[in-house]
Amino acid sequence: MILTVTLNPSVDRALEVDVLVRGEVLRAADSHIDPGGKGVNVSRALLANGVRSTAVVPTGGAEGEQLVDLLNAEGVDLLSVPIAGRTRSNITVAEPDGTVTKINEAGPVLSDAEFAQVSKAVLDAAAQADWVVICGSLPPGPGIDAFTDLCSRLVGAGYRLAVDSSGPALLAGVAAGAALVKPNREELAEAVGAEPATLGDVIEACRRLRAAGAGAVLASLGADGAVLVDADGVLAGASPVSVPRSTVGAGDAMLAGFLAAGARGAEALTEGLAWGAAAVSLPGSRMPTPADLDRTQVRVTPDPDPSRPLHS
Ligand SMILES: Nc1ncnc2c1ncn2[C@@H]1O[C@H](COP(=O)(O)OP(=O)(O)OP(=O)(O)O)[C@@H](O)[C@H]1O
Ligand SMILES: O=P(O)(O)OC[C@@]1(O)O[C@H](CO)[C@@H](O)[C@@H]1O
Repeated sequence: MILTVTLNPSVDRALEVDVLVRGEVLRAADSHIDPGGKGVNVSRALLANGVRSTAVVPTGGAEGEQLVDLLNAEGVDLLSVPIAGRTRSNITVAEPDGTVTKINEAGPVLSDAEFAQVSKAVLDAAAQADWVVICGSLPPGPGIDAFTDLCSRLVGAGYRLAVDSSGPALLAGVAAGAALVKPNREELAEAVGAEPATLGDVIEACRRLRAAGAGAVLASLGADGAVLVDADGVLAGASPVSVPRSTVGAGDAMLAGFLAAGARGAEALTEGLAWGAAAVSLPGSRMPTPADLDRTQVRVTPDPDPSRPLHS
Protein backbone atom coordinates (compact mmCIF):
# COMPACT_ATOMS: atom_id res chain seq x y z
CA MET A 1 0.00 0.00 0.00
CA ILE A 2 1.20 3.51 -0.80
CA LEU A 3 0.15 6.19 1.68
CA THR A 4 -0.20 9.67 0.22
CA VAL A 5 -0.38 12.83 2.30
CA THR A 6 -1.83 16.04 0.88
CA LEU A 7 -1.67 18.77 3.51
CA ASN A 8 -3.38 21.29 1.20
CA PRO A 9 -5.84 19.40 -1.04
CA SER A 10 -8.32 21.09 -3.37
CA VAL A 11 -11.36 20.79 -5.55
CA ASP A 12 -9.95 21.39 -9.06
CA ARG A 13 -12.21 23.12 -11.57
CA ALA A 14 -10.88 23.08 -15.16
CA LEU A 15 -12.39 25.32 -17.85
CA GLU A 16 -11.54 24.93 -21.55
CA VAL A 17 -11.63 28.17 -23.55
CA ASP A 18 -10.64 28.98 -27.15
CA VAL A 19 -8.32 31.79 -26.08
CA LEU A 20 -7.68 33.29 -22.67
CA VAL A 21 -8.25 37.06 -22.89
CA ARG A 22 -7.81 39.23 -19.80
CA GLY A 23 -10.72 41.53 -18.97
CA GLU A 24 -13.29 39.72 -21.17
CA VAL A 25 -16.29 37.49 -20.41
CA LEU A 26 -15.22 34.12 -21.80
CA ARG A 27 -17.53 31.18 -22.54
CA ALA A 28 -16.08 27.81 -21.58
CA ALA A 29 -16.26 25.17 -24.31
CA ASP A 30 -16.03 22.45 -21.67
CA SER A 31 -15.50 22.09 -17.93
CA HIS A 32 -14.46 19.38 -15.47
CA ILE A 33 -14.36 19.06 -11.71
CA ASP A 34 -11.77 16.73 -10.24
CA PRO A 35 -10.57 16.01 -6.73
CA GLY A 36 -7.24 17.81 -6.46
CA GLY A 37 -3.95 18.20 -4.67
CA LYS A 38 -0.76 16.43 -5.58
CA GLY A 39 -0.93 13.49 -3.17
CA VAL A 40 -4.62 13.04 -3.95
CA ASN A 41 -3.70 12.78 -7.64
CA VAL A 42 -0.99 10.20 -6.88
CA SER A 43 -3.60 8.09 -5.06
CA ARG A 44 -6.11 8.52 -7.91
CA ALA A 45 -3.53 7.45 -10.50
CA LEU A 46 -2.50 4.42 -8.42
CA LEU A 47 -6.12 3.39 -7.94
CA ALA A 48 -6.86 3.78 -11.65
CA ASN A 49 -4.05 1.29 -12.29
CA GLY A 50 -4.94 -1.23 -9.62
CA VAL A 51 -2.30 -0.26 -7.04
CA ARG A 52 -3.48 -0.03 -3.42
CA SER A 53 -3.22 3.40 -1.88
CA THR A 54 -4.66 5.42 1.00
CA ALA A 55 -4.90 9.22 0.89
CA VAL A 56 -4.61 11.35 4.03
CA VAL A 57 -6.36 14.71 3.60
CA PRO A 58 -7.44 17.44 5.99
CA THR A 59 -10.89 18.59 4.82
CA GLY A 60 -13.33 21.31 5.88
CA GLY A 61 -16.34 23.32 4.75
CA ALA A 62 -18.56 22.69 1.73
CA GLU A 63 -15.57 22.18 -0.58
CA GLY A 64 -14.16 19.67 1.88
CA GLU A 65 -17.40 17.69 1.71
CA GLN A 66 -17.34 17.93 -2.08
CA LEU A 67 -13.75 16.67 -2.15
CA VAL A 68 -14.65 13.69 0.05
CA ASP A 69 -17.67 12.95 -2.18
CA LEU A 70 -15.56 13.14 -5.36
CA LEU A 71 -12.90 10.85 -3.90
CA ASN A 72 -15.50 8.39 -2.59
CA ALA A 73 -17.10 8.34 -6.04
CA GLU A 74 -13.73 7.38 -7.55
CA GLY A 75 -13.26 4.74 -4.85
CA VAL A 76 -10.12 6.28 -3.30
CA ASP A 77 -9.41 4.92 0.19
CA LEU A 78 -9.47 8.00 2.42
CA LEU A 79 -8.27 9.08 5.83
CA SER A 80 -10.02 12.42 6.11
CA VAL A 81 -9.10 14.64 9.08
CA PRO A 82 -11.78 17.29 9.78
CA ILE A 83 -10.53 20.87 10.06
CA ALA A 84 -12.26 24.17 10.87
CA GLY A 85 -11.19 25.96 7.67
CA ARG A 86 -12.62 25.61 4.14
CA THR A 87 -10.81 23.32 1.69
CA ARG A 88 -9.59 25.40 -1.29
CA SER A 89 -10.83 25.43 -4.89
CA ASN A 90 -8.18 25.71 -7.59
CA ILE A 91 -8.95 26.91 -11.11
CA THR A 92 -7.36 25.75 -14.36
CA VAL A 93 -7.98 27.51 -17.67
CA ALA A 94 -6.89 25.31 -20.58
CA GLU A 95 -6.50 26.50 -24.19
CA PRO A 96 -6.59 24.20 -27.25
CA ASP A 97 -2.81 24.53 -27.88
CA GLY A 98 -2.19 22.96 -24.46
CA THR A 99 -1.45 26.24 -22.66
CA VAL A 100 -2.64 26.00 -19.08
CA THR A 101 -3.19 28.90 -16.68
CA LYS A 102 -3.68 27.90 -13.08
CA ILE A 103 -4.92 29.90 -10.09
CA ASN A 104 -4.42 28.15 -6.78
CA GLU A 105 -5.84 29.43 -3.50
CA ALA A 106 -3.54 29.59 -0.47
CA GLY A 107 -5.77 27.11 1.32
CA PRO A 108 -7.22 27.05 4.84
CA VAL A 109 -5.13 27.61 7.93
CA LEU A 110 -4.18 24.35 9.63
CA SER A 111 -3.93 24.95 13.38
CA ASP A 112 -1.18 23.30 15.41
CA ALA A 113 -3.77 20.89 16.85
CA GLU A 114 -5.06 20.01 13.36
CA PHE A 115 -1.54 19.48 12.05
CA ALA A 116 -0.87 17.20 15.04
CA GLN A 117 -4.00 15.18 14.16
CA VAL A 118 -2.94 14.85 10.53
CA SER A 119 0.57 13.82 11.62
CA LYS A 120 -0.88 11.19 13.96
CA ALA A 121 -3.05 9.78 11.16
CA VAL A 122 0.03 9.58 8.91
CA LEU A 123 2.28 7.97 11.54
CA ASP A 124 -0.44 5.45 12.51
CA ALA A 125 -1.08 4.41 8.89
CA ALA A 126 2.60 4.42 7.84
CA ALA A 127 3.26 0.99 9.38
CA GLN A 128 1.08 -0.60 6.67
CA ALA A 129 2.69 1.40 3.83
CA ASP A 130 5.49 0.57 1.38
CA TRP A 131 5.90 4.31 0.80
CA VAL A 132 4.72 7.47 2.51
CA VAL A 133 4.40 10.15 -0.16
CA ILE A 134 3.98 13.76 0.99
CA CYS A 135 3.02 16.05 -1.88
CA GLY A 136 2.07 19.63 -2.63
CA SER A 137 2.26 23.00 -0.96
CA LEU A 138 2.10 23.54 2.79
CA PRO A 139 -1.11 25.25 3.91
CA PRO A 140 -0.87 28.39 6.02
CA GLY A 141 -0.37 27.62 9.68
CA PRO A 142 2.13 24.88 10.40
CA GLY A 143 5.63 26.30 10.12
CA ILE A 144 8.44 24.54 8.33
CA ASP A 145 9.71 23.19 11.67
CA ALA A 146 6.51 21.17 12.17
CA PHE A 147 6.80 19.80 8.64
CA THR A 148 10.49 18.96 9.13
CA ASP A 149 9.58 17.18 12.35
CA LEU A 150 6.97 15.02 10.55
CA CYS A 151 9.48 14.08 7.82
CA SER A 152 12.19 13.28 10.38
CA ARG A 153 9.85 11.12 12.46
CA LEU A 154 8.84 9.12 9.37
CA VAL A 155 12.45 8.61 8.25
CA GLY A 156 13.56 7.94 11.84
CA ALA A 157 10.91 5.22 12.16
CA GLY A 158 12.33 3.52 9.07
CA TYR A 159 9.53 4.36 6.62
CA ARG A 160 10.36 5.06 2.99
CA LEU A 161 9.47 8.72 2.49
CA ALA A 162 8.96 10.49 -0.84
CA VAL A 163 8.49 14.27 -0.95
CA ASP A 164 7.12 16.24 -3.90
CA SER A 165 6.97 19.84 -2.79
CA SER A 166 8.67 23.16 -3.37
CA GLY A 167 10.88 25.68 -1.57
CA PRO A 168 11.57 25.04 2.13
CA ALA A 169 9.31 21.95 2.23
CA LEU A 170 11.32 20.24 -0.52
CA LEU A 171 14.57 21.11 1.27
CA ALA A 172 13.11 19.83 4.56
CA GLY A 173 12.39 16.48 2.88
CA VAL A 174 15.94 16.38 1.52
CA ALA A 175 17.51 17.27 4.89
CA ALA A 176 15.35 14.68 6.68
CA GLY A 177 16.79 12.02 4.37
CA ALA A 178 13.74 11.23 2.24
CA ALA A 179 14.33 8.14 0.11
CA LEU A 180 12.99 10.05 -2.91
CA VAL A 181 12.26 13.65 -3.86
CA LYS A 182 10.52 14.73 -7.07
CA PRO A 183 11.17 18.35 -7.96
CA ASN A 184 10.06 19.78 -11.30
CA ARG A 185 12.42 22.06 -13.22
CA GLU A 186 11.48 25.26 -11.34
CA GLU A 187 11.59 23.54 -7.94
CA LEU A 188 15.02 22.07 -8.73
CA ALA A 189 16.29 25.51 -9.83
CA GLU A 190 14.99 27.08 -6.62
CA ALA A 191 16.49 24.32 -4.47
CA VAL A 192 20.02 24.76 -5.84
CA GLY A 193 19.81 28.47 -6.71
CA ALA A 194 20.66 28.01 -10.40
CA GLU A 195 18.48 27.69 -13.51
CA PRO A 196 19.39 24.47 -15.40
CA ALA A 197 19.95 24.97 -19.13
CA THR A 198 21.21 21.50 -20.03
CA LEU A 199 20.70 17.90 -18.94
CA GLY A 200 24.13 18.13 -17.30
CA ASP A 201 22.93 21.05 -15.14
CA VAL A 202 19.91 18.97 -14.06
CA ILE A 203 22.11 15.98 -13.18
CA GLU A 204 24.47 18.22 -11.18
CA ALA A 205 21.53 19.76 -9.28
CA CYS A 206 20.13 16.28 -8.50
CA ARG A 207 23.56 15.21 -7.23
CA ARG A 208 23.61 18.21 -4.92
CA LEU A 209 20.24 17.22 -3.44
CA ARG A 210 21.52 13.68 -2.92
CA ALA A 211 24.64 15.05 -1.20
CA ALA A 212 22.31 17.07 1.06
CA GLY A 213 20.44 13.94 2.17
CA ALA A 214 17.97 12.69 -0.46
CA GLY A 215 18.31 9.02 -1.41
CA ALA A 216 17.11 9.45 -5.00
CA VAL A 217 16.08 12.46 -7.04
CA LEU A 218 13.50 12.16 -9.81
CA ALA A 219 13.47 15.50 -11.64
CA SER A 220 10.50 16.03 -13.94
CA LEU A 221 11.20 18.33 -16.87
CA GLY A 222 7.89 18.81 -18.69
CA ALA A 223 8.24 18.00 -22.39
CA ASP A 224 11.94 17.24 -21.78
CA GLY A 225 10.90 14.16 -19.79
CA ALA A 226 12.65 13.26 -16.56
CA VAL A 227 16.02 12.48 -15.00
CA LEU A 228 16.60 9.94 -12.24
CA VAL A 229 19.74 10.20 -10.13
CA ASP A 230 20.14 7.55 -7.43
CA ALA A 231 22.72 5.19 -5.93
CA ASP A 232 22.72 3.20 -9.20
CA GLY A 233 23.68 6.19 -11.37
CA VAL A 234 21.89 8.41 -13.86
CA LEU A 235 18.98 7.69 -16.21
CA ALA A 236 17.16 10.12 -18.47
CA GLY A 237 14.09 9.64 -20.61
CA ALA A 238 11.14 11.21 -22.36
CA SER A 239 7.91 10.30 -24.06
CA PRO A 240 6.52 12.51 -26.84
CA VAL A 241 2.91 13.71 -26.68
CA SER A 242 1.39 14.70 -30.02
CA VAL A 243 -1.60 16.63 -28.65
CA PRO A 244 -0.96 17.95 -25.13
CA ARG A 245 -4.33 18.71 -23.51
CA SER A 246 -3.58 19.53 -19.87
CA THR A 247 -0.29 19.20 -18.04
CA VAL A 248 -2.05 19.60 -14.66
CA GLY A 249 -1.27 16.55 -12.55
CA ALA A 250 1.26 15.15 -15.05
CA GLY A 251 3.98 15.24 -12.41
CA ASP A 252 1.72 13.42 -9.97
CA ALA A 253 0.91 10.72 -12.54
CA MET A 254 4.63 10.41 -13.31
CA LEU A 255 5.50 9.95 -9.64
CA ALA A 256 2.67 7.43 -9.20
CA GLY A 257 3.85 5.33 -12.16
CA PHE A 258 7.44 5.42 -10.92
CA LEU A 259 6.40 4.23 -7.43
CA ALA A 260 4.00 1.63 -8.82
CA ALA A 261 6.85 0.07 -10.82
CA GLY A 262 9.23 -0.23 -7.86
CA ALA A 263 10.86 3.23 -7.83
CA ARG A 264 14.16 1.99 -9.19
CA GLY A 265 15.89 1.63 -12.54
CA ALA A 266 14.86 1.99 -16.18
CA GLU A 267 11.64 0.02 -15.77
CA ALA A 268 10.28 2.37 -13.11
CA LEU A 269 11.37 5.47 -15.03
CA THR A 270 9.73 4.11 -18.19
CA GLU A 271 6.51 3.50 -16.31
CA GLY A 272 6.59 6.97 -14.77
CA LEU A 273 7.14 8.61 -18.16
CA ALA A 274 4.31 6.57 -19.72
CA TRP A 275 1.89 7.67 -16.96
CA GLY A 276 3.07 11.31 -17.20
CA ALA A 277 2.66 11.43 -20.99
CA ALA A 278 -0.79 9.83 -20.73
CA ALA A 279 -1.88 12.42 -18.13
CA VAL A 280 -0.81 15.24 -20.47
CA SER A 281 -3.09 13.84 -23.19
CA LEU A 282 -6.13 13.89 -20.86
CA PRO A 283 -8.28 16.91 -19.91
CA GLY A 284 -8.12 18.66 -16.54
CA SER A 285 -6.26 16.66 -13.92
CA ARG A 286 -7.72 13.35 -15.07
CA MET A 287 -5.43 10.45 -14.18
CA PRO A 288 -4.58 7.78 -16.78
CA THR A 289 -5.96 4.24 -16.74
CA PRO A 290 -4.10 1.22 -18.21
CA ALA A 291 -5.91 1.83 -21.53
CA ASP A 292 -4.29 5.29 -21.77
CA LEU A 293 -0.71 4.06 -21.37
CA ASP A 294 1.65 3.61 -24.33
CA ARG A 295 5.04 2.38 -23.12
CA THR A 296 6.31 1.89 -26.69
CA GLN A 297 6.80 5.65 -27.08
CA VAL A 298 9.06 5.99 -24.03
CA ARG A 299 12.83 6.27 -24.53
CA VAL A 300 15.13 5.87 -21.50
CA THR A 301 18.93 6.07 -21.68
CA PRO A 302 21.66 5.57 -19.09
CA ASP A 303 24.39 8.24 -18.93
CA PRO A 304 22.68 10.76 -21.23
CA ASP A 305 24.60 13.47 -23.09
CA PRO A 306 25.07 16.21 -20.44
CA SER A 307 25.38 18.95 -23.09
CA ARG A 308 21.83 18.35 -24.35
CA PRO A 309 19.89 21.61 -23.97
CA LEU A 310 16.49 21.72 -22.25
CA HIS A 311 13.63 23.01 -24.36
CA SER A 312 10.55 23.30 -22.17
N1 LIG B 1 4.39 18.70 -23.01
C1 LIG B 1 4.72 17.47 -22.59
N2 LIG B 1 5.00 16.49 -23.47
C2 LIG B 1 5.33 15.24 -23.05
N3 LIG B 1 5.39 14.88 -21.75
C3 LIG B 1 5.13 15.81 -20.84
C4 LIG B 1 4.79 17.15 -21.20
N4 LIG B 1 4.57 17.84 -20.06
C5 LIG B 1 4.77 16.97 -19.04
N5 LIG B 1 5.11 15.75 -19.51
C6 LIG B 1 5.36 14.53 -18.74
O1 LIG B 1 4.85 14.71 -17.43
C7 LIG B 1 5.92 14.68 -16.47
C8 LIG B 1 5.67 15.73 -15.41
O2 LIG B 1 5.65 17.02 -15.98
P1 LIG B 1 6.14 18.32 -15.20
O3 LIG B 1 7.61 18.33 -15.11
O4 LIG B 1 5.48 19.48 -15.86
O5 LIG B 1 5.57 18.03 -13.73
P2 LIG B 1 5.00 18.98 -12.60
O6 LIG B 1 5.41 20.40 -12.82
O7 LIG B 1 5.36 18.34 -11.32
O8 LIG B 1 3.43 18.83 -12.86
P3 LIG B 1 2.19 18.98 -11.85
O9 LIG B 1 2.68 19.74 -10.67
O10 LIG B 1 1.14 19.70 -12.63
O11 LIG B 1 1.78 17.59 -11.52
C9 LIG B 1 7.19 14.91 -17.27
O12 LIG B 1 8.29 14.31 -16.62
C10 LIG B 1 6.85 14.25 -18.59
O13 LIG B 1 7.02 12.85 -18.46
O1 LIG C 1 -0.73 24.44 -4.68
P1 LIG C 1 0.01 23.12 -4.79
O2 LIG C 1 -0.25 22.24 -3.62
O3 LIG C 1 1.45 23.27 -5.12
O4 LIG C 1 -0.59 22.38 -6.07
C1 LIG C 1 -1.95 22.01 -6.10
C2 LIG C 1 -2.30 21.55 -7.49
O5 LIG C 1 -2.06 22.55 -8.47
O6 LIG C 1 -1.48 20.42 -7.80
C3 LIG C 1 -2.22 19.44 -8.52
C4 LIG C 1 -1.54 19.16 -9.82
O7 LIG C 1 -0.26 18.68 -9.61
C5 LIG C 1 -3.62 19.99 -8.66
O8 LIG C 1 -4.56 18.96 -8.50
C6 LIG C 1 -3.73 21.04 -7.58
O9 LIG C 1 -4.67 22.06 -7.89
